[in-house]
Amino acid sequence: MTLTIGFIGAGNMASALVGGLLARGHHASQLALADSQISQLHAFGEQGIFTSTDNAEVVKKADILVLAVKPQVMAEVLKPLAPLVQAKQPIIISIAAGIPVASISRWLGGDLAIVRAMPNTPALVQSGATGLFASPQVNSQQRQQAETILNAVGLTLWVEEESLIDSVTAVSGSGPAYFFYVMEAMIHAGCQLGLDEKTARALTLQTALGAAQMAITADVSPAELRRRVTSPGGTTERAIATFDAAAMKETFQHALTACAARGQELAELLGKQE
Ligand SMILES: NC(=O)C1=CN([C@@H]2O[C@H](COP(=O)(O)OP(=O)(O)OC[C@H]3O[C@@H](n4cnc5c(N)ncnc54)[C@H](O)[C@@H]3O)[C@@H](O)[C@H]2O)C=CC1
Ligand SMILES: O=C(O)[C@@H]1CCC=N1
Repeated sequence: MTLTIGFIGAGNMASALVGGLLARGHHASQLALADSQISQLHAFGEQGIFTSTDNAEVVKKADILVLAVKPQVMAEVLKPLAPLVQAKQPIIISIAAGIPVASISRWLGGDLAIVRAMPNTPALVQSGATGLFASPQVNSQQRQQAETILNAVGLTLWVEEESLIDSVTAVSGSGPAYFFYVMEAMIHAGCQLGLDEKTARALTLQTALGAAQMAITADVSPAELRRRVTSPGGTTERAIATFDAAAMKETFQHALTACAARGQELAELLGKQE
């Protein structure tokens, strides 16, 4: 039996997941999306997917329910859906940053199989990385079903402690933004060194792609790959010394710690709502 996957929230991440599922051969008739903004639903409707501005209509259809709204609206979205969810007992997959399993469970009336997933935007190009955590109610078949959905858009890894989802958020959930930030900085620096914008951008992006492909396929660490670029007394050494003098590694440590802490803060701010 093919299960129907319903999405509450049809924004960036839901679009990425739906795109991946369709590309993997999942049939449009087994998908359903709800969003409060009708404009978010048009493109899905045109592909033959069931859509509704009424979240309850999607809950009624879903064997697996993906929660893809912003953390700030999660409580108000879930509480009215509790009776329907209790009747239907779908597997719940929440992709929201910060919101704990215990809060989702409480808002939905308790005792449900809940998976927390932290994907990232490269899911849009099926190169995502997702960390997953399962509540004790999730059985091995449900675990597999949740994993299959996220596998449609890239790599999946399980963590066995819920607090580690904040660490996953710090590394890979928010991680694409750090790499884009480095790209922005390198393009800007290339332009300052006299390259035109188009050339600086093309060189930067191809270098990022090449470095990522090397790091993924190499049998040595990124640190060793870096050493192999860094000729003693050469040019790279000067750049790395400049990064070290600016305490770049410590800055990354601080940045990722702040990111993970924000996940905990969101849990405390939003997760306690009755
Ligand atoms: N954007 C990212 O890089 C990542 C986001 N996430 C998480 O994914 C979730 C969704 O994020 P995005 O897709 O980026 O946000 P988004 O803003 O693109 O999508 C959220 C959607 O929810 C809809 N919505 C708002 N109120 C609603 C309601 N009451 N009922 C139904 N739909 C409603 C909005 O109209 C919007 O289309 C968030 O909880 C975020 O923490 C997780 C990993 C990465
Ligand atoms: O910035 C955010 O809150 C979301 C979660 C991970 C990436 N974007």
